[in-house]
Amino acid sequence: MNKDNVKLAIAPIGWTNDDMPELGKENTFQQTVSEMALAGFCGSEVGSKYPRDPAVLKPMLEIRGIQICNAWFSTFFANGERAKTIDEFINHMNFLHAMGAKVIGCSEQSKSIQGTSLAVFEQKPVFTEEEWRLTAEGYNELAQIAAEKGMQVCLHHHMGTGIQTPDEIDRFLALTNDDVYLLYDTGHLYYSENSEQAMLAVLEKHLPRINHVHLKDVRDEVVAEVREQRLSFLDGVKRGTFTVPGDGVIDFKPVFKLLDEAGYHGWMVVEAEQDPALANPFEYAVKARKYIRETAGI
Ligand SMILES: O=C1C[C@@H](O)[C@H](O)[C@@H](O)C1=O
Ligand SMILES: [Co+2]
Repeated sequence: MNKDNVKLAIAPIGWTNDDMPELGKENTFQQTVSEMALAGFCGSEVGSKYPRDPAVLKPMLEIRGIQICNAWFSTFFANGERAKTIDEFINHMNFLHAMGAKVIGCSEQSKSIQGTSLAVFEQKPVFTEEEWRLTAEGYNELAQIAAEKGMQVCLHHHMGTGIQTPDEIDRFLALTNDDVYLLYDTGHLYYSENSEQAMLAVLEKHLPRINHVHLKDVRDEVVAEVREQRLSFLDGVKRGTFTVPGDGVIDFKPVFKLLDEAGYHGWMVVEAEQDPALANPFEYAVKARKYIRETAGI
């Protein structure tokens, strides 16, 4: 890949899992960002242990050569919570802007079951026509607000949400304006469809609308258990659904090739939530960095 176009980050979720903060509660903010830098990454998303004051956070990252590229934001448009979502979005955007980030990765969390004990495959929400309309209108508005700051909004398709499958991604992108982007997460698409082909087809189809990438690998045998035993998303994570690129079932070479050929400019973020007691986050960060150097040439 062209290293002038692409920067590599890693998400703190491998050190402390904000969806289940008991996983990795012993790992401090300073250890996390120091290990990211030591493993060879120059960017990070924002975790719950990060100081929220840019004046405090910036120097602590700069000294380690780490930039903030994004932070998760939950939207609730389909539930009708437009005003509250927009209010909170503006605070979140201002923080990211002060940190120098260019994208804001959002997830439509109305009716989401990702944080519940419900079976992730059987009980995911399906949006009604009205819920789709509210969601699309909301994201069009977020994109306009972000543009005033020179920033872009992207939607993180996610297991257990109303925007999970390739059809749902197609529908979201068809209903929204071209300045609403997609956060492409390899792990969530592979998991949803149990297919590398389907995962790649979404990438190929929507390349011009993709402005942020999460590199997440999957352990097939754990996904099979989740399916057969009707497990929740979080139970799957605890059993090891996800791992770093190069350690699971996904071949990332075609992912890198498609992005490179399309002239993708932006961040690729290694994101592999697993139990840090079982998968040492520093060791796995080093493993991911080595795999990317060998397969993407960056
Ligand atoms: O981008 C992400 C953020 C996490 O909180 C989420 O649950 C994870 O799976 C993910 O892809
Ligand atoms: Co992700």
